[in-house]
Amino acid sequence: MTLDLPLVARGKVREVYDAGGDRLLLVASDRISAYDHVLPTPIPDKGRVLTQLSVWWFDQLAPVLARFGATHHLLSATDVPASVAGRAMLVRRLDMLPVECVARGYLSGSGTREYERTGAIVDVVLPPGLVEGSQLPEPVFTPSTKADVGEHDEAIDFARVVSLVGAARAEELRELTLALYRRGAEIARDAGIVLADTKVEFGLSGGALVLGDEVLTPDSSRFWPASSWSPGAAQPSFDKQYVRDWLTSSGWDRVSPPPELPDDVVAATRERYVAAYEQLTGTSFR
Ligand SMILES: CCOC(=O)Cn1cc(-c2ncnc(N)c2C#N)cn1
Repeated sequence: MTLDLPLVARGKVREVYDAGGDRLLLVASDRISAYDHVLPTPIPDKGRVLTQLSVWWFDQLAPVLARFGATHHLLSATDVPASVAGRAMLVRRLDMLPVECVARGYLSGSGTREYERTGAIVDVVLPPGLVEGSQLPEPVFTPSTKADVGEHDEAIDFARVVSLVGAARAEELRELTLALYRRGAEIARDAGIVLADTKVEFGLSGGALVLGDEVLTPDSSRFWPASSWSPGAAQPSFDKQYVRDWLTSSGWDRVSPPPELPDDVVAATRERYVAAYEQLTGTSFR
């Protein structure tokens, strides 16, 4: 699929195009990444499901944004080219802030390793006795800087956020990110999903704070099935566990190009994305 729009940015699983008139087109592909590799086999409808989920979250979170005098960048998810119908968002072009705003309600992944070394995640000190998968006493703000394509984001402390955006804006980013996470986690929990953590991005438009990017999707967040939550080991991913388990069983070395996924793993993974959408929104994915 080629859009006759100028490409602004290409990520592992998404592209950003210039839609003209201070608008951008965010296009979600059906690509899936695992173990830091983009897999060769697409997951049918993944782009559409995650786009429609973002659209739903923007609506659910609008009241939280309003409490902070903020808005979001979504203009339309229907006024998009037919070739990307359902998996593209027309958004306002923002002056993006150079901070990946991460909120964590649970300890996992790189956070756990750092906690085990230092008792903290960067400058956020945590209580003793936590293990992989533990719920934190309170959600915490653990920002990072945007890495170049293919690189890992670098975790930064709050002082660095202040140096990047100023003290007042830094405080606003922390409080708003935590408020969005709390509301998302509450809605997800009612749907049987643990929202372990999430990454949101903000920009400015006319000096006002605007929520950008995708929001609270399984690509920007860790979704765990609440029914299997059990601190003390890596938690199963709501959406990627079939892929991870098959890749591990395939003997793939995680360095060479990843193998194609078998049809049954593709189908089961597609069903997990649809299930996440239907459980969260309470509506059927079409
Ligand atoms: C290919 C993946 O890269 C990204 O999505 C990161 N990115 C965000 C922008 C952006 N720039 C201005 N205004 C916006 N509303 C947005 C948004 N969202 C560009 N790249």
